[in-house]
Amino acid sequence: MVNIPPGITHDGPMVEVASGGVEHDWIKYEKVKEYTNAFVILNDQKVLLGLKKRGFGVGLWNGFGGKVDPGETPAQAAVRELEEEAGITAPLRQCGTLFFVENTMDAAFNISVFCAYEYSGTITESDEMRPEWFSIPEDLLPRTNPLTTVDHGDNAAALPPIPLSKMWADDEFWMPAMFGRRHFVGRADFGVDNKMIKWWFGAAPAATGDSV
Ligand SMILES: COc1nc(N)nc2c1ncn2[C@H]1C[C@H](O)[C@@H](COP(=O)(O)OP(=O)(O)OP(=O)(O)O)O1
Repeated sequence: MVNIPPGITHDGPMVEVASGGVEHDWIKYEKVKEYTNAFVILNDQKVLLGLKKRGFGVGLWNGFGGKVDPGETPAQAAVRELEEEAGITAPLRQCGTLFFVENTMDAAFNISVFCAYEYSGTITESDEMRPEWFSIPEDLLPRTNPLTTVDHGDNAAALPPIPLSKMWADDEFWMPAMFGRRHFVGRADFGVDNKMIKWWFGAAPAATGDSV
């Protein structure tokens, strides 16, 4: 029986991939604000991240995204934010949903996460984000994924690995599902100093033979 936290909805089968902070209750929230976060992943070997240069999450590496504007769908907002922040367009598809509650904020973040496996345009630094490619370490990939062993000639191995120590603490829990192309959902509650105090992440079951 999967004990899915309040704030999360999903369709289809889901297995728990990580949870913690059982001694705390889920934080109550008044409102929910809609956000997006988009990742471009090439050959299942490298991912484009941006260093946040200002505002919420400054100094952390993340996907590209922000608030969903009035009248926009999350998919439209994801395309707009990727273009504004990294200068590129991509055929984004929703690959997960994350729900975050901070004890200092009145509204929870509902983040529609989008992925694309190709892009067009020239990657360009913006006022908000400095884009850079990172290699996806093997321990964040399913071992049986045939693409992970193929050399596509783009030298992903020479790139720095994803800088998890300079990213939001939740990322390490749901990123393996994203890189394994499994739909994921999750919630994390944050206390002081952006520390996670309670969390739960789930993903669609791995294909038979996958290791994560
Ligand atoms: C709390 O944990 C989080 N983890 C991760 N991985 N990502 C998060 C977390 N909290 C927020 N985010 C994402 C969601 C968005 O993609 C950005 C925040 O968006 P921002 O505040 O920059 O929104 P904008 O509309 O771009 O802001 P401006 O009004 O400054 O343009 O972080």
